[in-house]
Amino acid sequence: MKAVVSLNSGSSSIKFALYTLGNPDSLTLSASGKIEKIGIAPALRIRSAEGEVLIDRDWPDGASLTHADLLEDLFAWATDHLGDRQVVALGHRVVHGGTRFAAPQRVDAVLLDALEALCPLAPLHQPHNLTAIRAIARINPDLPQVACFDTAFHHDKPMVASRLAIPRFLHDQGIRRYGFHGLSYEYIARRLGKIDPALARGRVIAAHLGNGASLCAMQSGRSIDTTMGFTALDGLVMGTRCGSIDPGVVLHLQSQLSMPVAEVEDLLYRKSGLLGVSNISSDMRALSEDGSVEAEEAIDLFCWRVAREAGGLISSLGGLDAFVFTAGIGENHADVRRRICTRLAWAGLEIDDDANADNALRISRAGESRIDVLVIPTDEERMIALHTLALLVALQS
Ligand SMILES: Nc1ncnc2c1ncn2[C@@H]1O[C@H](COP(=O)(O)OP(=O)(O)O)[C@@H](O)[C@H]1O
Ligand SMILES: CC(=O)OP(=O)(O)O
Ligand SMILES: [Mg+2]
Repeated sequence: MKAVVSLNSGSSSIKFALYTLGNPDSLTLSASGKIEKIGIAPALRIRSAEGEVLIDRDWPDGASLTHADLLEDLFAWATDHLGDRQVVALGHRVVHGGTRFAAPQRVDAVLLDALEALCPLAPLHQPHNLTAIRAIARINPDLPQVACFDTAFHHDKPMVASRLAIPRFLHDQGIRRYGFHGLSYEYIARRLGKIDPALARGRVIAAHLGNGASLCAMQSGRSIDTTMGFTALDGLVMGTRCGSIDPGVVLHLQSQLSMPVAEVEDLLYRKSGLLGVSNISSDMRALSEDGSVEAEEAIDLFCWRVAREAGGLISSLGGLDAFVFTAGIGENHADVRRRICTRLAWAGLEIDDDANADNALRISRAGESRIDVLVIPTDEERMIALHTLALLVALQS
């Protein structure tokens, strides 16, 4: 039996999924898992498609274990677990595809060099994405690997949503608004198309609220605007990222506070957002449980900024038909969803408190809310596997 593996390498985690290939080219989940807390005390958990825990392992003293070390362990497990399954391809989420890569690509040395050049534009993600590709190539050099880009879904959005108001020659050099979380939004667009085809053809805002967070305005399932821009630092308040900020602040940090560039990068990418405002944690659940004034201020700012940016996207769409919550916070945090919807009541969002508390698929008040509000769990891994398989089939035919 043939199998495809998806890898989604983040700054402190690696998510993965193993799918078996059926006929004609259908993908059935066999196992999925996550290595968390890389760099602190890594923990690996793998579950079967039925939810049975297959591996639950942690390394309390494993702060020095790298992504590559842990991938070797993961591969060793996979080799034992595969039985008669043969992995025919491995797909990766690669956060930045730049101007050139608007579709998944088979990995080779030339592609790796081009993607390496984009590392400064996604310092929390791109280096780890490429580390994973190289680690797998070392373990199994003959296995086809496919890079699936977070930027690709936004590639064809209108020029007005892509241009920054800076001199034209910089746009021509690639300094423009790209947008990210594209694999997640593509999955949501497909799911919504199955759940409610008429709604999917309309004007939809999808809110990917996780450790990284962004909004995407979709018209007929295509991205027409999004809150992230040149980098995944733009837009909403995130776990440790500041989101949109007056560029004058960056100039001030450098010129008046004499902060070196590396320190500014560290401040804006790793020490800001929920963590910076609360001075407690980057984790929304931890902030909700904390109850301090600082934690409350961070949560309030997060929700205010989601609502404020959503207002802008409603303008880009010329109205709104549906609002979809997804990712760690969007799928699970009823109070954050309630706060955001309350702030967007002017736009016609009214939610049912019981449905919201249950993380139900449809949380808007039936017959009363002008806008449908849904909670749809995202699945970037499945999207990666679908792209990987499609590219493989295309290359073979
Ligand atoms: N059950 C839950 N209830 C509330 N918040 C949650 C829950 N599960 C995860 N979260 C929040 O989701 C965020 C992580 O989102 P996730 O999409 O997993 O991030 P990543 O970008 O690392 O994949 C954290 O802020 C976490 O607190
Ligand atoms: C692009 C991005 O922010 O990704 P993540 O949510 O995985 O941090
Ligand atoms: Mg994420």
